[in-house]
Amino acid sequence: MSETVHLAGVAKSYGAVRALAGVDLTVSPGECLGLVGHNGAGKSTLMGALAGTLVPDSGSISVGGTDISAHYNVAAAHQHGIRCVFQELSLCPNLTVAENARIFHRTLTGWGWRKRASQLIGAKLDEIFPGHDIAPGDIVGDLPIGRRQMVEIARAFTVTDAPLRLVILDEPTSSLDAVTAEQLLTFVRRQVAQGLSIILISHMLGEILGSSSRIVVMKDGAVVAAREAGTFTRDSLVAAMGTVAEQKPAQATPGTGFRRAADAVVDARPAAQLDDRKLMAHKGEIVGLAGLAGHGQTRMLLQIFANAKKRYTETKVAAPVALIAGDRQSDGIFPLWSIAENVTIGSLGSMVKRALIDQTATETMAAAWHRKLRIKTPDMNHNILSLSGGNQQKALFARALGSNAQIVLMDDPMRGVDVGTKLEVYDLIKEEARGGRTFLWYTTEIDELGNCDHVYVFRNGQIVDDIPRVELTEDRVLRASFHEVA
Ligand SMILES: Nc1ncnc2c1ncn2[C@@H]1O[C@H](COP(=O)(O)OP(=O)(O)OP(=O)(O)O)[C@@H](O)[C@H]1O
Repeated sequence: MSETVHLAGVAKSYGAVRALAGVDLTVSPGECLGLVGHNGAGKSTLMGALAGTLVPDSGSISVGGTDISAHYNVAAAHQHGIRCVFQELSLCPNLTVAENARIFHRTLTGWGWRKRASQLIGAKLDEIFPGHDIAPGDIVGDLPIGRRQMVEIARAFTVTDAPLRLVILDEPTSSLDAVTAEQLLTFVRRQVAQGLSIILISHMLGEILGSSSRIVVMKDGAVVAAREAGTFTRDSLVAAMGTVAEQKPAQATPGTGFRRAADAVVDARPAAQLDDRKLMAHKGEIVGLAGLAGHGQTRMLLQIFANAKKRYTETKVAAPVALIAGDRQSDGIFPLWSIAENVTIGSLGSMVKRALIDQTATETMAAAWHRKLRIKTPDMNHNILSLSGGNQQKALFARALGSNAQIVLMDDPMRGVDVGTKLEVYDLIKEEARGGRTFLWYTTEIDELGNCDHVYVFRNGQIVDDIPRVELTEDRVLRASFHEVA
């Protein structure tokens, strides 16, 4: 079978950072290529070269055997049927879903374009995510991140004049709940069976092993393994990635036993709650917020955040709070600032010396977190956008954990973080909880709930189940998410 796309000797450096060290990659028709590697391994950079969003220092690209490297850019990629769904979404927030589809297809012009764009994107959303509740007229900026990710994915698969050969999905399920993620992976498998090529980048190794035909492993800007997917196990994949941490069984901090409201540091009732259920968290507890994406978990965290330090509200929040945003693009990072500034901004209050910010203290803090979370950068004074997606997320963790907050709210914070780092962060969270910090942790990854002492399942803005650690099972969480609990 002739190749769909072939990259040869692609190299890219950013100053002293060698992001790609001359990479070769071939994708064939009807192949789902799983691409894995630690944060900063070079996956997104390689995909940028393939999608025409960045110009490599050297190397070539050919499609169907023809070298098309000269003047290669996004428009050329589109014409050759190469599409990419990046980690940082590219939709225009002030436009509707249909208008965003229109921007993607320049030929959708003339009389009735809005109706045609609506039909195009609506039909694709129906095909990939049956039962979704996104309307073509919805303003993208009003949609929660999971829905925006669904729109971006659906748009990449829409076809008008140009062909569709290869779709690159960079962490496509990072903001999707388990059910929606499975809808996407089922669609991917169907498309591949019909001859489309897909490159799937994910830190969820189960997804990679379950959906890829072949797996390519990258490390430090180079391909270190490339084999049929069936020849890998989870362990051999982790070993090939060279990730440092070993998989340990989830172990929570000792539960607090009695969950009395009087001792709670957080005691909050969702605004939409119809019965008298409440979310409670005690000192040193890790409390999970679960359920399908967009069912009120983020709203709950924001309600708690907004009520911190207020004395006379129904929502009790008895200690300083920090929030780790899951939507780092719009709520998390300060894009014009350095990594060090992004990390230390939550702690500046404790670093003031004679009315000035103590430069040495901020540098020391930034350096400590650089080491502790192994943020992949030669210099913490570089701009935050120079970091890979997963490393930006680590910087947000550092900001919250380095602050004096005793209650840490985490809004699906592990988006794009690699397996090795995740396990280290889990340990860090547990260590901090043992030291008396309280964590409220919304996660779309059911496995992560195993780290929690107590889990609240949300549906339609309300708490529908309240599960102590000893009773926690995946089945119970899923049942509650679909309201099959008594
Ligand atoms: N614009 C940039 N300026 C400077 N360095 C950059 C830039 N973009 C990427 N890099 C560096 O290139 C390296 C590869 O980054 P890349 O985003 O390709 O990694 P990745 O494998 O996609 O990681 P992740 O899993 O975290 O998304 C990293 O060390 C990153 O810091």
